[in-house]
Amino acid sequence: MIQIKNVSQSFQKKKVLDDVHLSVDKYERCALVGRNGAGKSTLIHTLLGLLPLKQGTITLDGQSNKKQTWKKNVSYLPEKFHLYQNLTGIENMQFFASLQSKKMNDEKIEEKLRMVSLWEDRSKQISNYSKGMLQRLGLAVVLYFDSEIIILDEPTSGLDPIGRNEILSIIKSLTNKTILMASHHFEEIRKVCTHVAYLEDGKITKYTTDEFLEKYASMENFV
Ligand SMILES: Nc1ncnc2c1ncn2[C@@H]1O[C@H](COP(=O)(O)OP(=O)(O)OP(=O)(O)O)[C@@H](O)[C@H]1O
Repeated sequence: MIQIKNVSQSFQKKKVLDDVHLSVDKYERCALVGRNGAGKSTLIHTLLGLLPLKQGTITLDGQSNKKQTWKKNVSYLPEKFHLYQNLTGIENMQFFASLQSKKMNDEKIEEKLRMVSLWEDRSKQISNYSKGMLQRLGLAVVLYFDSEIIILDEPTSGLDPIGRNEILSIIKSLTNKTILMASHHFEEIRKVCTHVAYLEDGKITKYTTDEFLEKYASMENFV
């Protein structure tokens, strides 16, 4: 589903990604793990075409990320994203749905809001939402697009344990999606990820979650 081959990326003279290889197969939920500054966001931005790809190849669902057509197969939730504070939850969903198509799908909006447990709160202005609710609304917007590949950048960042568990349960339920998710938390990797891509010194090593936790069990978190 996601194939990254020989990808390097530098800023000025600093090499952040050094001949990186990673493949994430269909329906895997792969954590992208590494210390602060290891290059997780750089890899995600390169994958999404937000940074120019100077060396290597990236294919998403068989299509080069240089082509425009791959975009419909991929949804991305950045660590920090913008929603409209003066609108309600459902109005935000309707706004983003209208960007995809003029004819929005009201049933799908309801389905996704129910999926993230925000249907009852859909008519509240989101300036009154908690951080966890905002994060779930962001996830609902991403899910509305129905892409096969979902890329999440630290989706539980700044949430309390309850908020984190709510997000993790939703991600875990996405068994028909291929997910790459930057994470700093062993607990969330254990709970939801099938595999781990460990980024260190510009290189990636891929493990199954069990292999990874066994190897790095003595470390608490990558913070
Ligand atoms: N636009 C840029 N210009 C110059 N240097 C950059 C740029 N973006 C990232 N870097 C550098 O590249 C390195 C990797 O940064 P990146 O944000 O990808 O790491 P990260 O693993 O996502 O970190 P974190 O866990 O803190 O989010 C860092 O040393 C960072 O300072």
